[in-house]
Amino acid sequence: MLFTAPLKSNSVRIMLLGSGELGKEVAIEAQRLGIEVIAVDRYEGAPAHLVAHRSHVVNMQDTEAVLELIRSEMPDFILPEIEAISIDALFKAEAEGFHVIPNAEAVNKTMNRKNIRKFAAEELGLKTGPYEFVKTREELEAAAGRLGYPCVVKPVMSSSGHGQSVMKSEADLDRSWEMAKEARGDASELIVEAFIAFDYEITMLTARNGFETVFCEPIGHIQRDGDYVFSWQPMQMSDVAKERAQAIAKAITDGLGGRGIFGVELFIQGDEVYFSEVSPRPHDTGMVTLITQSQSEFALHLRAVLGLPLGFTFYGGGASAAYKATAESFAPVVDVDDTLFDDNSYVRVFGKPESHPGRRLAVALVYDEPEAALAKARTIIEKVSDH
Ligand SMILES: Nc1ncnc2c1ncn2[C@@H]1O[C@H](COP(=O)(O)OP(=O)(O)OP(=O)(O)O)[C@@H](O)[C@H]1O
Ligand SMILES: NCC(=O)N[C@@H]1O[C@H](COP(=O)([O-])[O-])[C@@H](O)[C@H]1O
Ligand SMILES: [Mg+2]
Repeated sequence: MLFTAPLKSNSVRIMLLGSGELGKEVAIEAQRLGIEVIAVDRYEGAPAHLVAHRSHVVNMQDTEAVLELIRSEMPDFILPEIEAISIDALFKAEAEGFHVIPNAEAVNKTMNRKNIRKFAAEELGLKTGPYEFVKTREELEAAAGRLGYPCVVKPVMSSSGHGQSVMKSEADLDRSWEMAKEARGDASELIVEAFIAFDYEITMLTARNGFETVFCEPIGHIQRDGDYVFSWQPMQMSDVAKERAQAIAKAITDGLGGRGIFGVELFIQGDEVYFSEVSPRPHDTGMVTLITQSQSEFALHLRAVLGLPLGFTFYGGGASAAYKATAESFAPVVDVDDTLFDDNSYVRVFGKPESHPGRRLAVALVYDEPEAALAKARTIIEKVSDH
């Protein structure tokens, strides 16, 4: 379905598989277009559940349960929002004629580090750092010996840094092995990557709707323990590095195909650009676009899904800072000091029904030149609290 004719909003139904903070913003954009939203996640009261027409709780790894839900709701578009979804359910749904965004094979490739790394580096010939895959503690030690220290260890399926660690020397082997094995996701195999001492890293948000591809201004970000804490836009890059970054983003998104927005993660060293990984959906570092663009990454995702034009205005610099829980709670309260409300900044609280230390609960957004915006976003986050 490609909308070359007027969009009949009320007759479109989307199903979000995963209903976190990113899905919540997609749901709100869909609501604005009059689209029916079905939000699905593994727990009740997930952020997108709060703003959907209907919500469901299901074990997302249970093929039959996910398929049954798809068949009963009959969505026009299925939008995976997390990585840990039964891929068999998506393949089967696609075979039955359902439209998976961007497509089931792209989801399959990107949910698994082995698939996407092999596709990017070995099939498309994109530049990445050296890497190996291991299944045992002995193979890990041997691979690290060949790649050299420091190196980075990650389960083949994980996100937000879960199970990820940097090994500085052989002394870290046991700790990294245990950390990877204990993570949620699929740790039956691990990727070991040479540590890239990048100057900075970016997300190149890339949207494709079937007849055009657009890039957002590069988003610089800082990660702690493999999880995003700050992002800003635009990241200043040399013309050469920016062109290379866009070329890689175009190649990987064309390679994956389908419609939607993608978060292409890249490491930059001088003018060299290394492909790291890609999300076939909005990216957490891209929350900054809520304040910097006329069409945020969430609005662009939806437009791309619907086959609508992808034009947007970049208003100018901005930054985001993630607020992470400090407490364990079954009804977390996020306190946002009233002095934090001003002309060019705000805090968005996701409404997660449970917190544990380190879980992302809110984001601060600031519109200003990137450096000033980042400094302010940091200050805001320091003044937010939870209990
Ligand atoms: N080979 C590497 N060299 C240097 N830093 C790395 C390397 N791999 C990962 N990192 C750092 O760890 C961060 C998280 O890594 P990665 O994106 O692979 O994990 P993730 O769990 O998939 O994260 P997310 O789901 O949030 O995107 C990167 O953004 C980067 O800061
Ligand atoms: N890096 C991926 C990412 O940011 N994903 C976002 O976090 C949610 C899970 O949060 P939770 O772990 O707090 O449930 C996901 O549903 C998605 O919105
Ligand atoms: Mg990442």
